[in-house]
Amino acid sequence: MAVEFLAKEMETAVRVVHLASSLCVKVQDKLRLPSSTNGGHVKSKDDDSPVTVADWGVQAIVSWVLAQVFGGQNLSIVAEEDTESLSKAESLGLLGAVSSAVNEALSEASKYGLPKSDKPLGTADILEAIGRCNSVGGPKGRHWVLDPVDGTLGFVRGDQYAVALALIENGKVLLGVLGCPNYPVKKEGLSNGCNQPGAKGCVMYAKRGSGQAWMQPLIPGGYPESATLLKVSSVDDPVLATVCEPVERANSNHLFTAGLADSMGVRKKPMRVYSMVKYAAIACGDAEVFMKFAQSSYKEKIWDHAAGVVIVEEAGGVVTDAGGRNLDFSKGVYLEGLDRGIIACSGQVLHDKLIGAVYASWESSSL
Ligand SMILES: Nc1ncnc2c1ncn2[C@@H]1O[C@H](COP(=O)(O)OS(=O)(=O)O)[C@@H](OP(=O)(O)O)[C@H]1O
Ligand SMILES: [Mg+2]
Ligand SMILES: [Mg+2]
Ligand SMILES: [Mg+2]
Repeated sequence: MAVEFLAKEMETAVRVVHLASSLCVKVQDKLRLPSSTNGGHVKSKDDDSPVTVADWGVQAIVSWVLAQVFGGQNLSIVAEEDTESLSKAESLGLLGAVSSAVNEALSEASKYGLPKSDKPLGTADILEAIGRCNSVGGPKGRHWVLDPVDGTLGFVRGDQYAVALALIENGKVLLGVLGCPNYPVKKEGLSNGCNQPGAKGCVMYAKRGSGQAWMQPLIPGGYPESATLLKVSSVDDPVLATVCEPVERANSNHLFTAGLADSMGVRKKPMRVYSMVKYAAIACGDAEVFMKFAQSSYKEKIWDHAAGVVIVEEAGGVVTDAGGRNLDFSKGVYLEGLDRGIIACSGQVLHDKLIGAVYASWESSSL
């Protein structure tokens, strides 16, 4: 019997995102405790953006599991975090917290059908696993792409965030998995005895060319047995469309996107959501448009988009830059050549209208 293309990669990626999401849920719960006990969990990076035990912990656990399953030799992982601040002498307490979170999660790995460690990982193993993710990707070969916690600001604020893992081969995104632990799961998405009211948390995934995107509920302490097909919204009238965009003004020009939305005929207020959960909202039909127009000096990174793009496209949506071109994942860490911004729509009709609005607004602004 022929083995399905990428079956092992897909299965491992989905399972490890479930496990990583469980780590995030525990760390986010701890962040809610009084500051005296959680002070060590949030740090500031050089660009003032936050990084937490969960960001490092997820990167360590995904890297460790991928190395166990696929071998560490030729494994290329492009990921957001590094070990620089974590390896400093004064970070011993922080490294200890990362190590505890990773070992606590790994002790449950077999419940997710993943390899577990014979003994707890030491801090050297953890640093090695995080540090291994230093690939810069590129046009040739296979590269795993990981954003361990996307929307760290949302994460520390107790709000939306995502664990995002994708596989790129020869510059094309072959598969994507998004863990969205705080995303509310609709009734029809609930199965496996997980249909309590108000249940939240899911994992979405898709394989390039399959024409299908899937969603599973996150269930505490294990792996769900079934998945539900995702489909983008069929709404193509801008009056009925919901636009989502980044929460932070620093990350996207809210004034500009409001102008675009207005000129294409959108009437509803924008839905502002942290992280790649915006792609998830498009893929499952909760919103019709996602726009992100960062400052022109900012270069978008591949780990902030790869998983979301393939999931939206396989669920029936369209994702391009503001010039209508596909995003280019072949140039290394950055989405080089990106034309102004990112646009994801549930269908071609809305997408054409939005591209038209961008064109018109650019024309008039340069008059
Ligand atoms: N200046 C600037 N401009 C644009 N984008 C930036 C900028 N700085 C950071 N980032 C990246 O934005 C990621 C979060 O994007 P979001 O769309 O979730 O934005 S927001 O948090 O809702 O405002 C965020 O991802 P994480 O670091 O994984 O949280 C960053 O990669
Ligand atoms: Mg990110
Ligand atoms: Mg991140
Ligand atoms: Mg970050």
